[in-house]
Formats: sequence, C-alpha cells, structure tokens
Amino acid sequence: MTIRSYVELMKLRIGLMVALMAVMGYVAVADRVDPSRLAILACAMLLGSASSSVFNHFYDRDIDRLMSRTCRRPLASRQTEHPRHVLWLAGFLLVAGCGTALFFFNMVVALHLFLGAFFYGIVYTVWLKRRTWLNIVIGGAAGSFAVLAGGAAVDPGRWLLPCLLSITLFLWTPSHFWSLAILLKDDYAKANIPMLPVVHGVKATARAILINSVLLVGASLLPLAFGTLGWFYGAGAAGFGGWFLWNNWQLLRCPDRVWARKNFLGSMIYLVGLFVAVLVDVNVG
Ligand code: HEM
Ligand SMILES: CC(C)=CCC/C(C)=C/CC/C(C)=C/COP(=O)(O)OP(=O)(O)O
Repeated sequence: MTIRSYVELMKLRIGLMVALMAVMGYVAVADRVDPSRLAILACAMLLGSASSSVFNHFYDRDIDRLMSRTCRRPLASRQTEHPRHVLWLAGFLLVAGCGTALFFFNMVVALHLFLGAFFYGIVYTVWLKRRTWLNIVIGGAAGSFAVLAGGAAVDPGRWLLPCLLSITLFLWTPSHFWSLAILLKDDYAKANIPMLPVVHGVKATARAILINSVLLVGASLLPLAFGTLGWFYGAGAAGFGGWFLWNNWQLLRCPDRVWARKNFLGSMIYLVGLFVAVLVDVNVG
C-alpha cells in the first residue's frame, strides 16, 4: 500500500469537518480564542476521526467490495494481503489524539474524543450499520462528541451551550446521511445493508428527512431560547434552517437523485452556515 492509500483510509475531508465542529464548540464558549490551542484541538479531533475511519475501512472491507462507490478503496481492493496491520495505525492515531487532548487540555476532552471515535467505529460500524436502519440515528452521536470536546477544551464547566449545539449535530446527521443513502440505495441493497431507503423506500426516507429536519431546526434555536447565543445566531440558524427545510420539502415532492444530491450537499452548507452564525454571534453579538 502507498502512503496515499494510508491517507485515504483516514477520510480526512470528513475529519476536517468534524474538527470544525470542535472549533465551533470552542469558540462558542471561549472568552478569548487562543489560535495555537485551537489548532491543537483541531489536530487532536482529526487524529481521533482518522483513527475511527481507518478502523471503519478495515471492518467494512467485505461490504465495501460489493458497492461501486467503495470497491476501489485500498482494503476493499486488496492492496495489501495483510489488512490487519492497519489496526496498529488506527490504535496509534487514537492514542495520539486522546494523548494530545489529555496533555494540552483535560480528561473530559480526551473522553469526548474517545467516545466520538467509539460511537463511529464500534457503535455505528460494528453494532448497528448492518443490523438496523436506525444505525445513523444512534451512530450519529459520534459527531456530537466533537462539539462537546471543543467546549470542554475551554472549560468543562461551561457545558450548557456545547450540549445544545451537540443536540443540533446529533439531529443533523440523519438528514445528512439519509439524503446520501437515497443516492446509494442500490449499492446498499447489493451489500445487504439495511439503510432506510433500502428498507422503507425513497419516499418514506424523504418524509423522514423532513420530519427529522423540523426537529433539527427547532433544536438549533435552543441556544437562542436559553439565552446562550444571541439574535445574530438565531437569525442565521433560522435562515439556514428554513433554506434546508425548503430543500427537504422539494425532495419530498420530487424524491429523485437530483434533489437527494442537493440535500446531501445542502446538509454540509447548512452545517457550515450554523458554524458561521455562531462565529458572528460571539464576535459581533
Ligand atoms: C455516523 C455518522 C455519519 C455517517 C454514517 C455519514 C455518512 C457519510 C458518507 C457515507 C459519506 C460519503 C463518503 C464517501 O463517499 O467517501 C459522507 C460524506 C461526508 N460526511 Fe458524513 N456521515 C456521518 C457523520 C458526519 C459528520 C459528523 C460530519 C461532520 C461534522 C460529516 C461530514 C461529511 C462530509 C464533509 C462529507 C463529504 C466528504 C467527502 O466528500 O469525502 N459526516 N458521510
Ligand atoms: C469526535 C470524533 C472522533 C468523531 C468521529 C466522527 C466521525 C468520523 C463520524 C463518521 C463520519 C463518516 C465518514 C461516516 C461514514 O461511515 P460509513 O461506513 O457509513 O461510510 P462509507 O460507506 O463511506 O465507509
């Protein structure tokens, strides 16, 4: 396997977004942002996310082989005769991530980072993904731990706002993934993975996305309701939320691949929009 293959195992583009969520948790509660500590936090989250992604590649290599989107991945395409060796990389990354969090911040940050990796690598990948369409509803908590880790990096005692934002990220994940699952329905059916569109169909999935996103947008306004963020955030959360719900509504009216892709990409735009809304509110509000 090449270096490029090992980097591919880490799913770094997703890890960068996970790190961004930790940054969101940090800036939401920090009185003063220390750029060097923020960079260390982001690196620790990237290490934790990469660890669970490497394990996910290892554990899922059999089903990845069956899906057109994933069959060319390093372990699925048998770039190595001894895939088990990547578990040492996953372990090293996890120890490096948790050790960085413990050394530069505190035990709470390290615990949240570990739990994020555990929820993705074990709860979602091993226990749920192949068993139930609820896999993403429960496994989606993985990303929530990134926000909690970011808040705890400032002060574990300032837990309310990071908790409220982590509820938002928890509810964001199903809408994010189910949109993609509509696009990948045939792939998942080939691999016998019980994703919602495979089990209940595209229309039911589009309906579930809309219902879930109503809860998501409602939850995103909790920081305003609790007075932990101001109207700049509220306006941003309501604006981006309304735009995301409109996209979800179009997908329900026309549950095709075009709107599914728009919703998947829109889920990322929405999440970045929430991050910007937090940033503006804590700096301007
Ligand atoms: C267990 C929860 C999650 C599941 C099952 C999930 C599922 C997926 C899948 C299957 C992809 C396509 C990956 C590919 O084709 O390479 C993807 C892409 C992506 N996900 Fe998620 N996701 C989850 C949580 C998250 C979280 C927490 C974030 C960030 C906060 C996130 C951000 C992204 C991004 C940025 C991409 C596009 C990356 C790329 O194009 O390579 N996801 N997600
Ligand atoms: C704090 C911390 C370390 C959090 C971890 C957050 C995290 C990495 C969440 C999972 C993101 C993801 C790529 C899921 C896809 O898995 P999949 O197996 O459904 O996707 P695939 O089919 O593309 O492999």
